[in-house]
Amino acid sequence: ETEEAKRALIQFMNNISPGNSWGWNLASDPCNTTTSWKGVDCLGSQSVKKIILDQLNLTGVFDAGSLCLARSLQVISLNDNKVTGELPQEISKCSHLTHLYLQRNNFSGNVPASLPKLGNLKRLAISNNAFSGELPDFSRISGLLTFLAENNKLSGTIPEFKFSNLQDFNVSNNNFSGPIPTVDRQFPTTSFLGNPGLCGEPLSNPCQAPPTQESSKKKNGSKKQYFIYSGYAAIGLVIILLVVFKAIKTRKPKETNNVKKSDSTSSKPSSVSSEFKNGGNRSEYSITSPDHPKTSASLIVLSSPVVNGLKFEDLLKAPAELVGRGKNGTLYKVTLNSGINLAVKRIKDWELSRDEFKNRMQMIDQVKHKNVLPVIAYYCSQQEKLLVYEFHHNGSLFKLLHGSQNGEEMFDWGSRLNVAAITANALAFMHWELKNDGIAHGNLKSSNILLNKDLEPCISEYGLMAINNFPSESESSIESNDSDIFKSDIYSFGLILLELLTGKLVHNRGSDLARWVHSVVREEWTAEVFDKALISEGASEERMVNLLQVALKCINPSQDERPNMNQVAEMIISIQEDDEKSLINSAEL
Ligand SMILES: Nc1ncnc2c1ncn2[C@@H]1O[C@H](COP(=O)(O)OP(=O)(O)OP(=O)(O)O)[C@@H](O)[C@H]1O
Repeated sequence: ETEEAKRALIQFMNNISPGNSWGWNLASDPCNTTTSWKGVDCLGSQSVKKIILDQLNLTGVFDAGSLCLARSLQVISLNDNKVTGELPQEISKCSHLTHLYLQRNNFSGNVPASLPKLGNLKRLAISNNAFSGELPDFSRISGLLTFLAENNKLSGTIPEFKFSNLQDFNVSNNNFSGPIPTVDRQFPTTSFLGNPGLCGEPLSNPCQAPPTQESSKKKNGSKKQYFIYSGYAAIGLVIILLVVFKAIKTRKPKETNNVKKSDSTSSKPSSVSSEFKNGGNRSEYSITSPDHPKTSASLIVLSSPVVNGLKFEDLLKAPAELVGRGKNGTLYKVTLNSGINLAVKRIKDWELSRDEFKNRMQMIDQVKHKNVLPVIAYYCSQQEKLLVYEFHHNGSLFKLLHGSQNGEEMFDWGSRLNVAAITANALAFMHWELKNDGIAHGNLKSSNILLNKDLEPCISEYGLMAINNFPSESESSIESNDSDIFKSDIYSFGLILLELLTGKLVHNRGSDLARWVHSVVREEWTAEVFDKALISEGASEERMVNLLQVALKCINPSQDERPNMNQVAEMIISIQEDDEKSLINSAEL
């Protein structure tokens, strides 16, 4: 960081935490990885990106003027402190801010009118404070996903928001009044309760409009109109169905020559295994069920520089090669005309409605990390769910660890540690971003970590497992109810660390490997667990033991005892730093 920004940040800390600077000082740099600036993260860059100072008993005031001199700041979280005073207008100078969490503090005064200038804001949470007065108009922040302001003293009407994008919204227990805005997206009653002056849906007290002659006529006639309109709608629907059906029929003779037994003629998802048929190197697929013309759906292409304007027909025409059949579906390598290879995953038995699936895909698409493979496109009909990714040619972590027994690829300790650190960091980012949406990876394993030629990992298939499809952990897991899907990811990540350290395969959701490692460690033969290749390479036993300890924390049978992904990433990065330091020292000797 620049000296000016450092000074300003220290000033911010002095104001918010009188008497304790939490290691923020001019003598060190907040972006130096060995630094002790509490809660500061530069995400590998030279400027401060994140400041997380939750639960530190901070009692001072929020000096936004100083804070926002750290121009790159994206995330600030001060949840669960005792910060007092107002949130200053200068907050709008933090122009890169995407997340602002101030929940459970003693803030008071107005929510600054300048706040909606933060056009990049995605999550704003100010609940459980004493904010008062009217809220400004937030509709210009089109990307706002979260607005939580419950348990304050806010008043006036609920202002404009871009409601169609909001995922979480709560203004309960304030003094809002007037009608609840009509929103495209429904929020539960609990988002509005506790505001005696509010009225309208979804609350049970309707807004009192002065009854006009017309409206009372309307009331009487509404039942009649309902039947008339539904009659029109039914006739319209029949006409549309007939037209679509005719169109399909005229196309059908050509198709039936090619497709011997199309999946879509059956309504049972289990019988659709030949959807991408590899007959003559040509994939065949039918998107419309003749029985249910309404169920036709289209391929939704998300923003992707890889396949601009990809169409479903392009996928149909392209040669497809079966790559693997997993528990949750089948993966095909599809080669487009342009020569680009795509990975198309057909998901099996995912009991999620089309809308739920679409929502989930959109939420995941909002969050990008360079080490997480984005979904390029998806397709969802009643029978089918397909996901399209870029094809990675360099295989997976699974292949690298267990693929070539004669050790053609040298997967040394430094590379393994690097894979662990990058994967942990990427997963911590995803967990952080998708925590409120409750979307964890759900199926983390070494075959879902793809590698590029520099052995940089890329997590694939994030969030593709529905919650009710989630596999139960090892039998030793002590919680069966109320299982936290994020903590299940931590368990899976722990298994990946064990795989990296031992070079052994994970069977049976890892319970065998976990049991074996525990028994060896108990007998104090810890060195026996490590991959022979690592021992003969001369990797530091101390740091391998440290990484093993992180793995054991992750696979703790009690979910509550497991660290969160951020803590895991921090532990691994500190092991990596020790490793690098010792490399530098040995090079100097
Ligand atoms: N985008 C991709 N590019 C290249 N290979 C991939 C890609 N995605 C997955 N793979 C590889 O394809 C194979 C099959 O993947 P798939 O995800 O279907 O199976 P799985 O991970 O074993 O099972 P599951 O159904 O539980 O996810 C794996 O070896 C995986 O590493």
